[in-house]
Amino acid sequence: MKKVQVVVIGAGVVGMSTAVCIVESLPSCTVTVLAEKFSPDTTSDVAAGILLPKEIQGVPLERQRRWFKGTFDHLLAITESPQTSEAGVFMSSGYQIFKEVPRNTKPYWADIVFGFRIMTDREMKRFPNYKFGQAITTLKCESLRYLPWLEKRFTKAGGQMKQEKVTDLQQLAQSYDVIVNCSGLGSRSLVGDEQVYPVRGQILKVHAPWLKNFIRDADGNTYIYPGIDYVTLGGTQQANDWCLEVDKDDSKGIVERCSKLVPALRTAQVLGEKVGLRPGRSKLRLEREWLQVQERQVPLVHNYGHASWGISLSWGTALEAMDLVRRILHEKPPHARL
Ligand SMILES: Cc1cc2nc3c(=O)[nH]c(=O)nc-3n(C[C@H](O)[C@H](O)[C@H](O)COP(=O)(O)OP(=O)(O)OC[C@H]3O[C@@H](n4cnc5c(N)ncnc54)[C@H](O)[C@@H]3O)c2cc1C
Ligand SMILES: O=C([O-])CC(=O)C(=O)O
Repeated sequence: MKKVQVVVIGAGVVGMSTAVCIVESLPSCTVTVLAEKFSPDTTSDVAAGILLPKEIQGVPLERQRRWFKGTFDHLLAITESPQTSEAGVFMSSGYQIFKEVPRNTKPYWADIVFGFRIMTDREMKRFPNYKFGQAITTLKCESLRYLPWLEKRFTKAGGQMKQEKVTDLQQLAQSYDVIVNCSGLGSRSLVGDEQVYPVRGQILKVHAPWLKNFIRDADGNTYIYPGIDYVTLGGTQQANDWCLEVDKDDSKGIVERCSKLVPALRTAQVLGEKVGLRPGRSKLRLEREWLQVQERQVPLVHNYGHASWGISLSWGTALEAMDLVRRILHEKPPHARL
């Protein structure tokens, strides 16, 4: 039987996760990933990779829980397998600290991570400028290892990858039956979605192998994440800033803020500086529509706009996107090119 030709646009963590879910779960499909950039050149490669999402307003909590739990469980299974080192996924414990007591002290993901608890007064004494804190054991997924690992898993399952910038979906629809859009910030021009905007983030990689626990200021502007080869220090959240150059003042500010939390970081050797543009959107877009291409209705599934939580929600949203494709296949045989 003729296979259904599916194309996934984008090879960041969202595109590669979605492509793997489709190729492994829907044997009637042939899957191609088309992307302008692959690892190590995507935004996903810049991410610290901590699994610590924030509530997205306007999206039902049950759906957000599914996205996060789907990702957590998938990555947790990797840590329990021999693949953990190659995939760059491991457990990470630390603190999220707040300058003011938040309205909701127990986030929706509190029972999905391990050992969530409110920090004790004694622990809080280490952070005199903060009023409240959460102790958390979660996962960290380093894209510089994880994306090549996903690419390998994808091609092993029969998937194909091609480097190409897509500019015209109508033209793409001539060659494919189903289009899955995981182009992140690229969706702004690709599908004309002006709700997607860049949120610039800069980080430093430093040598501090003695540091084992993460610390995150809940405002998202200061974080310290120990990793496999380096410690990530961040960050910045500059909305509508398209600049991919490293800004020396941003780096200075990051070191300043992080060394207020851990003074020894002031003299830590800097191994690198990176900038990424997060695909900001008030709500991430995960839905399908039909593209009218002459006489045909071509199914188009969108999975983009993950903002600061693309790693945290990657597998859960990929599973839902795969399910949308599955349903499309049941409703209409796309190879009939209706
Ligand atoms: C400094 C920083 C730290 C972060 N830390 C974390 C963290 O700790 N935890 C977390 O969960 N998240 C974190 N994030 C957020 C995370 O990086 C993003 O949410 C995630 O990378 C989005 O993934 P994506 O696949 O949608 O986009 P991207 O990684 O940007 O991938 C988009 C893909 O689409 C392709 N593309 C775009 N347009 C086109 C086109 N027209 N044609 C062909 N291909 C196209 C691109 O080339 C690329 O392959 C961080 C982000 C930054 C910047
Ligand atoms: O906020 C964090 O802890 C890391 C992150 O997701 C980002 O910088 O986007």
